[in-house]
This record gives sequence, C-alpha cells and structure tokens, in this order.
Amino acid sequence: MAIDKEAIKEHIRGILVALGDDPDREGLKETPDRVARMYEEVFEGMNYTNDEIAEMFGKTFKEEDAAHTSDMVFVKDIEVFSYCEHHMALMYDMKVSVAYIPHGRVLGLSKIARIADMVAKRLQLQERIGSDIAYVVGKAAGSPDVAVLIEANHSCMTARGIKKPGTKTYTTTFRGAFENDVNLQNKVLMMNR
Ligand SMILES: Nc1nc2c(ncn2[C@@H]2O[C@H](COP(=O)(O)OP(=O)(O)OP(=O)(O)O)[C@@H](O)[C@H]2O)c(=O)[nH]1
Ligand SMILES: [Zn+2]
Repeated sequence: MAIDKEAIKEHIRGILVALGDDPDREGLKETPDRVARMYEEVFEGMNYTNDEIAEMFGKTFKEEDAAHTSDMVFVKDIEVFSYCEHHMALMYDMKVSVAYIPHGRVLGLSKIARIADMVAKRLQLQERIGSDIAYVVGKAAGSPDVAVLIEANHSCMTARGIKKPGTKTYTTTFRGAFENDVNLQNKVLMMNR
C-alpha cells in the first residue's frame, strides 16, 4: 500500500491547529507538505512487504566454495534510523550487524545494508527490525542461517517519559544454525565487540 501524502498533509495541519498554533503563519505554511515529504522518505519501507524487499535487494552471486561450510559473512555497524510504533518517536544511534552462512550463493554486500535500511523505515519495534532483517536476508541469500544484532537509543525513553538518556537497548536475533549453537552465537558476539 502506497503512503497517502495528501492525507498526511491534512492531518499534520490538523495537529498544528490542535496544538493551538496558526498553520497559516509564515513559518508553518509549508510544514504539512514538508512533514509529508519527510514521512515519504523515513517510512519508505511501509510501501513494501518483506518478500518484496527480498526481491528488490536479492542480487546474489554463485559461490560454490561457500556451500556446505560454516564460512560466515558478517557486516558490522550499519547505521539506520527507525521510529517506534508506540510513540512514533525516533530510534537513533542505531547500529545493525548482520551475519549469515552462505549456502552456495552470496549476497551483494551493499544489499545487506539496503535491506536493513528499508526494514527500519517503518513504524517498528527494535525486536521486529531484527526478525524482519533475518527473514529478508535469509530469503534473499537462500540461507536459513542468519543472525542480527542491534543496538539503539529510543528517544521515547531518553527524551520523554522515564527520561533515561544513558540507556541503550541491545537485541539479538538468531535463526537457523545460530539458534541453538552457542559457539556460533559467541563468534558473532565477539566479532561485534
Ligand atoms: N519492546 C519494545 N518496546 C518499545 C520499543 N520502543 C518503545 N517501546 C516501549 O513501548 C512501551 C509503550 O508503553 P505504554 O505504557 O503503552 O506507553 P507510555 O504510557 O507512553 O509508557 P512510558 O514510555 O513508560 O511513559 C514503552 O515501555 C516504550 O518504552 C521497542 O522497540 N521495543
Ligand atoms: Zn516509543
């Protein structure tokens, strides 16, 4: 489903009125349009399903040597931004690391960062960003063996409410061979240090 930019403009204008401000004053005149354009950008991933993202960024290369081994690809510290679905508040200083074990084909490396980026551009939970990335990378790479590590600051926790600025949230998502193999888990955790 495509983002409805015109509807967003209308609603943002309504919020400005509800805040008691004048949406027609010079500084705010273009704000509904700006916010709508910003939403189109930062919520781009809401236009696509996980399967469509796997299709878009699923370019792989045949690599027979990478079949039937425990060779691992690990991409560390992909910076992304996301918004929590509870407050629509920014998740920032967010770093995503992705590991997978190829099964005869390898993914273009930039595609892993593109997948992480697109999945984050939705109303999200940190945990779901991890499982979405694991699903999409797994499908694109044709490998069930994927691990995703994420660290993030949640502005809904640091800048409002409980206001704990030093707090970071870490999540791990282990799929396939990573799920029950503590040695594999330790390997990615060590590489992520
Ligand atoms: N599990 C999870 N929770 C999140 C994430 N982002 C925000 N939250 C939490 O979602 C919860 C929503 O809780 P509510 O009690 O409904 O909202 P609230 O009254 O604004 O809660 P406070 O933030 O405690 O003031 C809060 O505890 C947030 O910290 C996330 O990525 N994952
Ligand atoms: Zn929140």
